[in-house]
Amino acid sequence: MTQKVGIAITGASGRMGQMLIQTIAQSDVAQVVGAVEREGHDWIGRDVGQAMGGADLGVVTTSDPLEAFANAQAVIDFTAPAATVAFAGIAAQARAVHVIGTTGMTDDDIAALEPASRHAVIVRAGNMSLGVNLLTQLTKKVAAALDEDFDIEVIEAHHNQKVDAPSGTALMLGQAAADGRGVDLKTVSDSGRDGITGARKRGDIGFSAIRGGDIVGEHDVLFAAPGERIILRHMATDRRIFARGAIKAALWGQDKAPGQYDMLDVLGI
Ligand SMILES: NC(=O)C1=CN([C@@H]2O[C@H](COP(=O)(O)OP(=O)(O)OC[C@H]3O[C@@H](n4cnc5c(N)ncnc54)[C@H](OP(=O)(O)O)[C@@H]3O)[C@@H](O)[C@H]2O)C=CC1
Ligand SMILES: O=C(O)C1=N[C@H](C(=O)O)C[C@H](O)C1
Repeated sequence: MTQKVGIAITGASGRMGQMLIQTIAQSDVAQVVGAVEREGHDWIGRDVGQAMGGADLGVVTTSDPLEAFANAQAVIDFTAPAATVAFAGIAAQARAVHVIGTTGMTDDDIAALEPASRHAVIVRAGNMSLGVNLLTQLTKKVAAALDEDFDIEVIEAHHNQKVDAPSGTALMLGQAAADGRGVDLKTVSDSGRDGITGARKRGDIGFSAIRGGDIVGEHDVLFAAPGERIILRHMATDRRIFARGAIKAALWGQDKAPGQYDMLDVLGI
C-alpha cells in the first residue's frame, strides 16, 4: 500500500482551513499531519478534529510552523500575505510543496517567494478551481478575438468578511484579458471608480467589487460594445472546489523540480 501524502494546513481554523481539513480527512491519498494557527489562538494545543466539533484526527494545532511542517510533504496555505511569505521559507526548509491560495499579495510579497522557490515547489493561484482556471483561458481567447470597441470589465462578488479587492480571481481574469489583447495590465487597469471619474478610457480593463452576506465567489468578465455584450461567468457555490484544487496541486507538486507554478500547470490546460 502506498503511503498517503502528509499535508500541513496553515490558518487551520479559517474558512478555507476547515474546508481543507474536512476534504483531506475523506481522501484516500492524502492526510493532515500538521495544523498551524497564530500564537494565543484558542485552537493551539487542541486536536483539529475536536476543535472543529468532530472526532479526533490525531493532529494537534501548533503556533510553530517548523514543528507542523516537519513531517509534511506539502503545506496548503490560505492565510494572509505576510504570513504566506514567512511560511514559504519554512516550507522550503522542510522541502515541502507549498500550495498558496492567499490573495492580496503585493509585487514585493510575490518577489519575496523567489528564494524559497529555488529549493522547493511553490504552486500559487488566486483561484484553485478548475472552472475559474478554464475561464481564464476562455477570457484570453475572447479578448484576443475582439478589438477595443469592446470595453472589458471584471465584476466580482464575495462575502462580507473578505479583506482584499479586487479579488485574486478578478486579477487573474484581468491578466488573462490583458494577455489576450497583448497589453500590460498595470497600464490599463482601472479599479475603484468614485466621484467625477471622467469618461471611460478606451482600452482600459475595469474592476468592480461587491461585498455582501455569504457569497462564496462570483466573477463576470464583461465585453461591452455598441449594440452588444458578451458575459463570461463563473459562480462558486461551495468552497470545496478550492480545497480540491489545492489538494490536487499538493499531490501534483510531489515529483516536480523546485520553482514557481500555477494551477494551469497543475491542470494541464
Ligand atoms: N486561491 C483560492 O482558490 C482561494 C483563495 N482564498 C484566499 O485565502 C485566504 C484566506 O481566506 P479565508 O479562509 O476565507 O479567510 P479566513 O480569515 O477565514 O482564514 C484565514 C486564516 O489564516 C489565519 N492567519 C492569518 N495570519 C496568520 C498568521 N500570521 N499565522 C497563522 N495563521 C494566520 C487566520 O487566523 P486569525 O483569524 O487569527 O487571523 C485564519 O485562521 C484569503 O486571502 C482568500 O482570498 C480563499 C478561497 C479560495
Ligand atoms: O476570499 C475568498 O473567499 C475568495 N478568494 C479568492 C479570490 O480572491 O479570488 C478566490 C475565491 O473567489 C474566494
